[in-house]
Amino acid sequence: MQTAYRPIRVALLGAGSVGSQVARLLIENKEELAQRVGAELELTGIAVRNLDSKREGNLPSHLFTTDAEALIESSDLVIELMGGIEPARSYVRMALNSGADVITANKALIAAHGPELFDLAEQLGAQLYFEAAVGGAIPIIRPLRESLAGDKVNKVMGIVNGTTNFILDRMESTGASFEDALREAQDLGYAEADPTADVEGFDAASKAAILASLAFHSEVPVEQVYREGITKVTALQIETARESGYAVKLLAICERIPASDGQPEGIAVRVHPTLIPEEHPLAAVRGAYNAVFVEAESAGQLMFYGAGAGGTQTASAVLGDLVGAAKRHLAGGPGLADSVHANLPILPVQAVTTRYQVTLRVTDLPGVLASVATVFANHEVSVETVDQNPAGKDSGALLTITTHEASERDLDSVVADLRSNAAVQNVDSVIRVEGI
Ligand SMILES: NC(=O)C1=CN([C@@H]2O[C@H](COP(=O)(O)OP(=O)(O)OC[C@H]3O[C@@H](n4cnc5c(N)ncnc54)[C@H](O)[C@@H]3O)[C@@H](O)[C@H]2O)C=CC1
Ligand SMILES: N[C@@H](CC=O)C(=O)O
Ligand code: NA
Repeated sequence: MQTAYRPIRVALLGAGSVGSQVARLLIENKEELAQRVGAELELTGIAVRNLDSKREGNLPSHLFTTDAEALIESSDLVIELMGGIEPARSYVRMALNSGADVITANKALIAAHGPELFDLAEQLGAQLYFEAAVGGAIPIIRPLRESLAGDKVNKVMGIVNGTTNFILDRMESTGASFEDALREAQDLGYAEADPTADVEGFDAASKAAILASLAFHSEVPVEQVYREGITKVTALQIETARESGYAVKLLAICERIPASDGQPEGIAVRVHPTLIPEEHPLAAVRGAYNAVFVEAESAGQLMFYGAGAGGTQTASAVLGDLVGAAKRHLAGGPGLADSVHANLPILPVQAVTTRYQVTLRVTDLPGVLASVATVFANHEVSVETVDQNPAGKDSGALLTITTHEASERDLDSVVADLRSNAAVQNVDSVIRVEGI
């Protein structure tokens, strides 16, 4: 296709699950993309660690190089899909310094070094795009940054890690073991290079930090995100949850906490396994799908749903950013600046109020139920339901207690007292409940 502009030189860093699909789509859809942008997008090279590695697809071998720096220096736009902090951070800085706009899917990098990279981009009049960093293919970054820029967001809650959702879903629906389900997620290209990032909740915490920062116009250091992964979730917990009408999901919850008791308004950001009622839309999010709920003052409730992981799906978000960056490259303009003016304090998880399900083994004797109920009452935690079952092959009874809303602080005190109560053999599980 003949266009008025010279081709825009695009460098790709990384050719794994996402990078290989971005390269394929850039090559296969070259004509159509040129029509949309108004100039050809020329994939000038793909930086990889090892030229001899086996790769997906049939990408032309002449594109591969191990010299990422030379590739960056000779490009107009740079797509970073290597993952990890270094050398990704140095390469992104190098690209911005060389005048290129950068597109990345790297949530770990944006969550840990976003402020530094956005500042650098702003000083240089460059742009850093990261739609693929949260929710894979789902448009969520742009809606928060642009569509909701005139509204006041109060809560963002969702499933933002495909691998863990896939594992929990497989464990629940097919009875697969944690290890087998994880292996399957890795084979499908959903998991991070080190899957600890997924299963211990680090990936979701990075995404939560990014979402909270955009939603509340505040800097949210990822270290201040409360985080629990899914490695301690047992098959028994999943079964108990299902029997009481819940699904177990790893949720990221970012919320505005109103000022109270002399404490100023702040935000709390947390990632942890959560019980969701079966009829709640989040309970129906299966496999590697993600969904994000946004509650805004004027817009009300919004829900964003789609493929949260996968090479081709994530490549869609990368290419969307690429087309935007290429248009800006041709037309110029300031682009979007990072907005952290509200600077709300990040509150500890103890400031959060939610509901809980506590499962404990107790001695099956008269008065035990009353004694357990007294522990909850002593800390003003109101009990909603109590379910009692025989404790299987062990002696005693299994109590499943669901509370009304209580503060994290009070619930901690309840659990400490339960642990020292003579009638309580063990507190098997404490899990938060949302979505009621
Ligand atoms: N896989 C997915 O579903 C999604 C991934 N992402 C993000 O996209 C990025 C890429 O993810 P994947 O493609 O899954 O990872 P991957 O591990 O499949 O691919 C990364 C590629 O980068 C290459 N690489 C790493 N260090 C390099 C270096 N120093 N020089 C040159 N090449 C290097 C690796 O050899 C590998 O081929 C990550 O930041 C990830 O968090 C985001 C959304 C979804
Ligand atoms: N490993 C991540 C990939 C997408 O961000 C996930 O499983 O969600
Ligand atoms: Na996205």
